[in-house]
Amino acid sequence: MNRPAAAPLLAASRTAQAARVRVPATSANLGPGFDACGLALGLYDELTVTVTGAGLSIEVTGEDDGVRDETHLVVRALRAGFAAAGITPAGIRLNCVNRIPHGRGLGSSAAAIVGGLLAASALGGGRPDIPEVFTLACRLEGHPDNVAAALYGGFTIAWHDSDGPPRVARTDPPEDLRPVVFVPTRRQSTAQSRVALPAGVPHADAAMSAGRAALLAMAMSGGPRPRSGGAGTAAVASPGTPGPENNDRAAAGPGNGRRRGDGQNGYAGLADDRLAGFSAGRPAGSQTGKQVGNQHVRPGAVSWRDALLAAVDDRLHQPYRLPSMPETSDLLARLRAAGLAAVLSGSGPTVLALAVDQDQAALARTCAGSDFSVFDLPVDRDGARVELVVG
Ligand SMILES: Nc1ncnc2c1ncn2[C@@H]1O[C@H](COP(=O)(O)OP(=O)(O)OP(=O)(O)O)[C@@H](O)[C@H]1O
Ligand SMILES: N[C@@H](CCO)C(=O)O
Repeated sequence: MNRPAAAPLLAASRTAQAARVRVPATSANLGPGFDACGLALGLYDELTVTVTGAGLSIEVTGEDDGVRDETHLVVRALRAGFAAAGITPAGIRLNCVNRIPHGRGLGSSAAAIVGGLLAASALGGGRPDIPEVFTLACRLEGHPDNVAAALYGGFTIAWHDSDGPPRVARTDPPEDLRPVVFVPTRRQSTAQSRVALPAGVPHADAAMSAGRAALLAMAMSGGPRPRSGGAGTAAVASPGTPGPENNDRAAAGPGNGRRRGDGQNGYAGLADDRLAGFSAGRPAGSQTGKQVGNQHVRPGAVSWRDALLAAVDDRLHQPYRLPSMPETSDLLARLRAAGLAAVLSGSGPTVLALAVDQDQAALARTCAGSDFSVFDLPVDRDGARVELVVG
């Protein structure tokens, strides 16, 4: 991206000296929602970006690829964000606490990009322009699924309207959902994993996957629901708003209780008078969603729990990718045989099991074998957060 010719210099002596960002891990696709669906998970990378007098310094704790120059992904995102804000910092000190494993299918690159852009946007002055961050992040990442979930939290579906900016619909998955991730030691980059995909798929496979993707969206919204519990509606975030315009808080029934994530990860301590906090996924004063219809669960009909197992089956990407990941493929087979909705997480090789309660999560863990590290990760419902540290 070209920097404006007369970009004002952001000096180290500005009142706002640093931005702190926390971004969740994400699992993309969830089976048939290829390049569209994403789920935010409670594992976080944290960045602190400080404007200095000159130069670039990078400190990394945790997952580290050893890059210490302008090619560092967070720095690339920062530069793009500063350019969009029309400013040039005199110098940058970047401190990264990386908890999301790299090249495993848990959205590390999306987290790095969203983190860098949010920090730049906050340091540029004022409230971060979230739709603009989303648009830039999609451009840098190349696809919108991880980025949408990282920015907005919860379960997201992202898309492009022909030439328009990317858009996102988000909802809160059922409270009982218990994601379990199985992370192998070996890496596989998204670029490598996309090479295995065919240019086209048979119409029957596309039709099957479209149906399952629709079922996935319904299941992750907690539907179908009995009339007494009300119906949920997905919220659509439009460009020009800092987050979803509507939220699915209409239903008071099971699975729709709310909690705020603040404080759950030790981050609440940052919220003192010297910090201004923004959360992309949870705009203040959000409106109640409009009901779009109720559905009775009659004998023979499926609940969201039953629907999930069928919903995660797809013929768009997993069948093409799994042959190059035999351990992952075997684990998926074991989990599915045990009745779990298990998928390749993003482009792999991590496996995500969407357990529908604690018992299923415990069952999932018994399937792991010795090739994987297993983590119970709650759904992140808040998305990325940025705090501006004032002098
Ligand atoms: N925090 C970070 N700091 C610097 N570079 C990062 C960071 N996170 C990711 N990267 C870069 O992104 C690469 C991984 O991106 P890739 O898209 O291949 O996998 P992923 O994002 O972990 O998985 P997926 O996109 O399938 O969910 C790393 O090898 C590294 O180059
Ligand atoms: N939708 C992407 C997610 C990984 O970044 C893919 O499957 O390639």
